[in-house]
Amino acid sequence: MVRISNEKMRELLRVYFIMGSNNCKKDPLEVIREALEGGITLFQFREKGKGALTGEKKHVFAKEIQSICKKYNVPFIVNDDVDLAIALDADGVHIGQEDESADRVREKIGDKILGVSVHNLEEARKAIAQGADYIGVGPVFPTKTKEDAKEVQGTSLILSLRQNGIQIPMVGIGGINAENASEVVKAGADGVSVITAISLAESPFESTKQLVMTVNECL
Ligand SMILES: Cc1ncsc1CCOP(=O)(O)O
Ligand SMILES: C=C1C=NC(C)=NC1=N
Ligand SMILES: [Mg+2]
Repeated sequence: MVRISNEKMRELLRVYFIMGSNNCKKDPLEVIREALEGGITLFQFREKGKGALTGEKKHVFAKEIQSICKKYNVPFIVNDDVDLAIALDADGVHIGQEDESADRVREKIGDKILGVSVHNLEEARKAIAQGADYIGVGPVFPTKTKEDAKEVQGTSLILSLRQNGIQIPMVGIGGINAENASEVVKAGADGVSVITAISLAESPFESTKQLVMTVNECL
């Protein structure tokens, strides 16, 4: 296996759905099926916060989602839990600044996809130096989903990272929906990552389709 190319990574980041069992009201597997039908390009299993599954239940749930993603040929990324990602032979891992360092994680996961959350130019440079394949930048807009989210930055950080020569594949995150997604892409992101815009939508299928159309119109 080799490391994913920048071009392929940018394609995967177009509409990046992130979800855990506690982010939705409907049956999580039904929500994920609708999101896949609607055309999400990448999925991240992020089981954390109030009421999140743990241990064997979390492992079994992740495995179920991974097999559904496989049917749609959508790569399956695990947030935070590197051991789970390796145990499931997931397609990659996403880590934040407070998780294990990116270079340690890169050693453990070989050529799998590695995403890193960054909040400034220094963190972006470090993530690149330590072998990240993409960076997650945000929160772009206010969000209720992550209680300890850093301050809202709008699209200014995306703009300034690009202006400072940061070329790595980049996805915006935080309060993104079909109404504001084009702003994020026009600022220089390769795509958008969302939780509630899909997970709590009346129709996750319709909401995903809207996002896909909006993002594709900007590229
Ligand atoms: C995980 C994460 N990191 C920054 S904001 C956020 C939550 C995004 O959730 P939503 O798309 O519901 O605002
Ligand atoms: C915090 C995060 C930032 N960015 C992405 C893509 N995923 C996350 N879990
Ligand atoms: Mg984390």
